[in-house]
Amino acid sequence: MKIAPSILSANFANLLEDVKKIEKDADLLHIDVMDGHFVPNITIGPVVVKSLRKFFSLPFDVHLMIENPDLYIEEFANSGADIITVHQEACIHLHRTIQKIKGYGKKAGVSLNPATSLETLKYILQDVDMVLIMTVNPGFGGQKFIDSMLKKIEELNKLRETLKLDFKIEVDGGINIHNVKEVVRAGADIIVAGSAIFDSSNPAQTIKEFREAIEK
Ligand SMILES: O=C(CO)[C@@H](O)[C@H](O)COP(=O)(O)O
Ligand SMILES: [Fe+2]
Repeated sequence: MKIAPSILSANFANLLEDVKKIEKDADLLHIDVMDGHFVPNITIGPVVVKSLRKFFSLPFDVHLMIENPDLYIEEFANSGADIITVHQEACIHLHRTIQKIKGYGKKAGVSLNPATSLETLKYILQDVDMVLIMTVNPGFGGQKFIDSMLKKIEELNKLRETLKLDFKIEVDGGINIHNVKEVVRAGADIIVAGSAIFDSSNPAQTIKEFREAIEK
């Protein structure tokens, strides 16, 4: 089980210091890229990813919440991303987009908004390294976990077993030390947490508490 703090809830004016706080305890760094079109918010682009890459060696998990992701995959790949995840809802030629990410030697993920069915991934599951289940509507940190998504995670986990596939299941949105155990029990391998970690007084300690809550 891996923990990926989301820098969306970090202080963007103090990003370097905020990431240093979690560097040793995090497994991945989750970077939310938003374009103001696919989601009603604008965050960061490849320039920031490249700048962070100079200071940190932990894997960068780049979550693209943008329209036309194909246009930017090369730039994000060259900026130091390790995993690039696109939204199913943003890709007209999803298979081609996934192959493009892999073509740069990166791990390829696909994400689903809460209202999008697992059925939409039926013909792509064998090609992806990761499926990212959104448990809030993407765009903002600090939203409430949508409980009905637990069933979706369970179903995806079962599907993975049935099909004998080995993609990872990442879950993102509204996760905290109180609900993380349920999310892991449902089948999550990677937990994204933004506000629960960066809004806490001691982000590194909060990651440890996440791990304790899961093991309990
Ligand atoms: O992709 C997103 C939001 O669209 C996430 O990665 C958020 O950054 C998670 O924040 P919390 O819900 O954990 O505060
Ligand atoms: Fe995210």
